Amino acid sequence: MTRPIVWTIAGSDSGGGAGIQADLHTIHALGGHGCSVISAITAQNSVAVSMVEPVLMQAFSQQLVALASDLPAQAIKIGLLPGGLRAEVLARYLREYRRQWQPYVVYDPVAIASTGKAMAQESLLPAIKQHLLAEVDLITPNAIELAALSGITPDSPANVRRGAAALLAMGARAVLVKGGHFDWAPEQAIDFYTDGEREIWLASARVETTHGHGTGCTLSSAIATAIALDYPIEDALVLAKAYVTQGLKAAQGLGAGPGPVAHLGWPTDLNDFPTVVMPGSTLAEQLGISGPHPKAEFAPMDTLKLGLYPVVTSVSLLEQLLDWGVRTLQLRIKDKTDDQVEADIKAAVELGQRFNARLFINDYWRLAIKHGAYGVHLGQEDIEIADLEAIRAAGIKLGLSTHGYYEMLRARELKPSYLALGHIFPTKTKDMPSRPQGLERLHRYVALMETEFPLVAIGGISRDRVPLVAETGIGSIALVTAITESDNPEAATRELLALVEG
Ligand SMILES: Cc1ncc(COP(=O)(O)OP(=O)(O)O)c(N)n1
Ligand SMILES: Cc1ncsc1CCOP(=O)(O)O
Ligand SMILES: [Mg+2]
Repeated sequence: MTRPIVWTIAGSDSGGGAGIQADLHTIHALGGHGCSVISAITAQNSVAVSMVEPVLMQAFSQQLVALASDLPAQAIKIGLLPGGLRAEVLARYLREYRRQWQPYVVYDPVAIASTGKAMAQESLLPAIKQHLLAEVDLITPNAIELAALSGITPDSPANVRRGAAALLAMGARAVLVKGGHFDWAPEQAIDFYTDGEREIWLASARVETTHGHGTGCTLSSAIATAIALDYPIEDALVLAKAYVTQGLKAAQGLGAGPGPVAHLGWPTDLNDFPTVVMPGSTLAEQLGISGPHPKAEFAPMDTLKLGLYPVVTSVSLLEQLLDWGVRTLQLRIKDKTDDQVEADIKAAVELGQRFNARLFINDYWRLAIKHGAYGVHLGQEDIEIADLEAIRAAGIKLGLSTHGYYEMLRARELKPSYLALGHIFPTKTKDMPSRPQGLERLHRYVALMETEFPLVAIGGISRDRVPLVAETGIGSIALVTAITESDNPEAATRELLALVEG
């Protein structure tokens, strides 16, 4: 894949830890090509900012014009703008770009340096509200910036929500409030995202270091780069937070003051990824997040490698598959009433028991409980509506569908029996709302989670793709048409069994 283009429109940090310099390190480390539009030159080191000099308006505009004509960006990160005039001019350019090539725009509203020095003129604040907010997709204020913009001090979770809502009311499309500085959560770095429809709270244990120069710049340019790489926003948020956490853990002092966040490449350690706050934890209670939740972990699987995993619509095919040696399978009947499917589910459960197989029932969790099924497979939307505690209390195993980093981390909090990752390739079997993940992402997911849960890859996995998928190290491959549309389902199944489990 060629590197997607990401612009950073920000100030130069002569100390190399923040601003344009941090942004370009981040964009490159995560696989983007960084282009820069310098808004101001700062003279600073690790101890103090001694000067902020806006670049000439013409130089500012000409950088934008030069890039737009040849290197249009998939995503744009905006950092320090030294005053209102440049914010207004930039808003005009962005309006044009949004018409022409729709870049995703992240704005980190830098106004005060971590040393306490004001970085921008007073004219910036009204220009942000009047002109810039309408042109950005995501604004990422810290506590101080949120208070300055919204007039609400985020001194409690409720006020974090209120401050973010105030920015949405001013025209922001989405807000990420960064909790590096929340007094009410001293042990955690908590971020809050909302687009007005959904709320996401992400928590990481605070890294004990004085070397955190450039964290805000790094976070926002990591989000922009992940978006440019075609990750959805919720995945971009968790990836960016993991990138910053890994960088904080490795940060070193270089001058006499706080050193820069380290830039180490794609995050691969699960310990660096944030927790998605879900109902049931102490933190969730503190944040005012409530709702039903499983009281403990689901029954674990007997192995991390579930092998070949056919997903079928008929009990007769289930029986044949069991005869041919398959031991992990699923009955997936769609769009019928409980009455219409009950007999099939009962028969499938009995067959699974007779063959001592791992037989999962898709969707119909009430009937699965009623008939003592081995396992249930549920999708993301079911997490909100199914009685997960009833499934767990019945001792039934739970498999959950996921479609990327965020959903994997969210599902992890529910401690299911396995995680399915999909869809890997385009599939005709089901209309998918998300895009295919591809093998590179699958590799990354497996490396991240393979010791935590059994993992299952699904979606568009034809016979010929099985060896490529197996090479990622995934322990199970689920498929439909590779068997059901084969001329000889028995031969296909036996060959697939040998390829996946042999
Ligand atoms: C093994 C496996 N993985 C994913 C799915 C998809 O489940 P879900 O998201 O609930 O979608 P439907 O199958 O209900 O359309 C699955 N069934 N099995
Ligand atoms: C049920 C389901 N969930 C995600 S992809 C998919 C269908 C997989 O079918 P196929 O193996 O024919 O692509
Ligand atoms: Mg389902």
